Amino acid sequence: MSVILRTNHLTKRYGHRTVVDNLSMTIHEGDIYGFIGKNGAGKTTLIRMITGLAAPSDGNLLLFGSSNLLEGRKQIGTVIESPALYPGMTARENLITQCKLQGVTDESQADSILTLIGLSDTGKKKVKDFSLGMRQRLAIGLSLVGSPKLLVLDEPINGLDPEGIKEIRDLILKLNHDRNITVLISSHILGELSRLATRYGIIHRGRLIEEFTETQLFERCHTKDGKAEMDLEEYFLNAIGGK
Ligand SMILES: Nc1ncnc2c1ncn2[C@@H]1O[C@H](COP(=O)(O)OP(=O)(O)OP(=O)(O)O)[C@@H](O)[C@H]1O
Repeated sequence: MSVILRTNHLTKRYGHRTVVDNLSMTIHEGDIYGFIGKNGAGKTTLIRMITGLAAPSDGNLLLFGSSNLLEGRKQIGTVIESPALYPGMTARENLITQCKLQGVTDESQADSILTLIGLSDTGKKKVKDFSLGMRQRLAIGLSLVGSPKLLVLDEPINGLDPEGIKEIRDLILKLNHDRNITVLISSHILGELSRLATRYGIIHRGRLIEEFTETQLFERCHTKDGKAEMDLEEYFLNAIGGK
């Protein structure tokens, strides 16, 4: 299985403060990598370094096995914090604008993405009248322009109601299963994350303290006869020492 992302001793300091500390992580093709940490643990800072929004103070990263990050980042779709949507435009107009911005001349891509994200029936409705869940699906849709191989989602389900969360979950699973898109997702909502992720990384005070697969998580959280003893939330709290 090929390696999509590898960080080597990646470090970010702001002044004297180290907010990402010597962090080495690996994401393989096909993973849905759940990135877990408390507020301020360094998740967004790591994601910003991966996507080129922040420069590392030390260490480096490889994308798709290469140190040519300019090329690699063309194959990454990103949704970080509040997505930048044009509120006065329809979903389709937003997608067409994104195609133009990225130099994608085949506008049929906009229509196929619209169908994929379940917004093809929104017609003339403007984004300002969308629910939060619809906006979030559109934000993911915009990140799909250019057919990325890696999707980086920072807290994509924050503030969504259960229906909105389910729609995002179904979309992520569809993108991963049907389009073979690898996903890095950070979320505080661990119950939800555990329904999606195939691998996990726990970051605490800027350090990656554990990486494990869903199978390992299952084994660690269940007795030999399959009885559940812990969920991801409890596992996470134990891993960071309940702090
Ligand atoms: N530009 C900056 N200048 C100084 N400190 C920063 C900057 N960006 C982030 N930090 C600090 O780095 C630490 C890690 O922040 P980061 O946003 O990466 O955490 P996080 O794990 O994403 O948290 P949250 O879940 O709250 O978003 C925080 O203490 C934050 O205050």
